[in-house]
Amino acid sequence: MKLSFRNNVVSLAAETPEERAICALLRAADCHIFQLHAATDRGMAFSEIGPEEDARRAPLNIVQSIAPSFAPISNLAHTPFELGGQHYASIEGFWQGLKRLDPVERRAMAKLWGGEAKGRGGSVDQPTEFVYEGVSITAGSPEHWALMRNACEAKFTQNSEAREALLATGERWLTHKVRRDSRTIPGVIMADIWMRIRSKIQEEVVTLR
Ligand SMILES: Nc1c(N[C@@H]2O[C@H](COP(=O)(O)O)[C@@H](O)[C@H]2O)[nH]c(=O)[nH]c1=O
Repeated sequence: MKLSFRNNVVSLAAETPEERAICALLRAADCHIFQLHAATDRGMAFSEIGPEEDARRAPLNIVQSIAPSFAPISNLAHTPFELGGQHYASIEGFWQGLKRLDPVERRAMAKLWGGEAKGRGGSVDQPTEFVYEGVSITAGSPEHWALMRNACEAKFTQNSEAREALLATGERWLTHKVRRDSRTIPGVIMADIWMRIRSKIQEEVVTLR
């Protein structure tokens, strides 16, 4: 193995078949971040931290188009759950249904997910006041956000795929930055809901061990 250090770059060149085999294995970690351990002048070791984005702990923007492993966290994802004895195909179906005052229309929205839920929901404005389970709620109020939090809690408690995806975000900061921020559930509120639920689930996982 040839070793050099120039312009802040450590270079290692394989010389034997065994060293070439190790290099071939390391191709899977191309562009990953490694930590250097060089306590002596006899040699060194590099321990893998992970892919650059994870290692730098870059915030994760949770939207439908995120990497598939995190996509179940998105409100648009098909993540069936129940709340108040009603079945919902997605958070978006729940949220957009709140814009419909007619119970039949609200139930129809509950069956939707993805672009269809968002698109059909976006075609009507959120009424300033609406009724949910007999309680009058002001649009965009903390009570309205609490409904989103309850629905997300139900989703992440009942849907294991969504829960695993949320736990896989580890300690990374979550954001919800979209082209046009919602007037009733701003992205910062949405991201806060996900991070609070994540902390709660992480604590539950620790106490179960
Ligand atoms: N625009 C957008 C999402 N917006 C979603 O729309 C909902 C708020 O809608 P509204 O009440 O009409 O303002 C809320 O669930 C939010 O997550 N989601 C995504 O994954 N990707 C996007 O590009």
